[in-house]
Amino acid sequence: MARTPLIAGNWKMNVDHQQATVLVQKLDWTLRDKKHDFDAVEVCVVPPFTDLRSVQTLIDGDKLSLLLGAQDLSPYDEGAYTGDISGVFLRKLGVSYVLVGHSERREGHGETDDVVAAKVKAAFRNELVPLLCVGESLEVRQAGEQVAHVDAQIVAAFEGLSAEQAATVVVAYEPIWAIGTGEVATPDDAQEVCGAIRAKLAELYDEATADAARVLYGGSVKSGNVASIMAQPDVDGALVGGASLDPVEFAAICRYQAHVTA
Ligand SMILES: O=C[C@H](O)COP(=O)(O)O
Repeated sequence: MARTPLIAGNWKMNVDHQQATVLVQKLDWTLRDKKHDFDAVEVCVVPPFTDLRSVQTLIDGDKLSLLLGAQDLSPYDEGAYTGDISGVFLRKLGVSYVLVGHSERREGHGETDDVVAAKVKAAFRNELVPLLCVGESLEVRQAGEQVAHVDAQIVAAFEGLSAEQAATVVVAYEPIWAIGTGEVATPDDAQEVCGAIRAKLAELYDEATADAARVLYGGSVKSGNVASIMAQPDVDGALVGGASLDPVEFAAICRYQAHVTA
């Protein structure tokens, strides 16, 4: 089955709401200037919560083809959860994708597999597509346990999901040792684990579900390495951190096919 590639830019805790409008406009101009086909390669920006309203206003007002993502959501929909952000609110703001289980949340905020699974369910309750992040530490990789580690994260996060839901989840394989380090996984490394994720989904559900689900790679993706990673059969896109803060560089990543055909 043909899976539509997705390039998502996770701004992390960078860019305030005023800078966000400039960044989004520059990104849109650059992509439009290159006649980017947004149906052929989806482009999503994932700003901090405080920027979502200004970015959504631009996307709606100027009819931009960019998709909007959020960096996290609460496992709960409403109530006494100080500091949490409800999926209900995100949906109302025009958010389509929501990151769940990013390693910076798992490691820095103690998010367990159970919390991640609850957040995946909260996303579905609110018609948001979970962009589920999985990936191993350097120690796990050095022990050669990366596939077993990621498989366990997949099993935990997909617990209780129907095949229909599972087919729409976007999984981002992000080896922790490659995030923000400039240490990019080789295309073979990315393919090994992305392929294993698809195989695990086939085992948990069926081939059609596994075939439909999109699997991204993340970790020091740049315009210079994206084409070789995207050429892997089980890689359907990229989750980009640092490089998404530069609109020209991020647009070049989104235009990875230009590198392939160049
Ligand atoms: O969410 C994005 C990833 O953590 C990758 O970040 P990076 O491209 O800065 O390595």
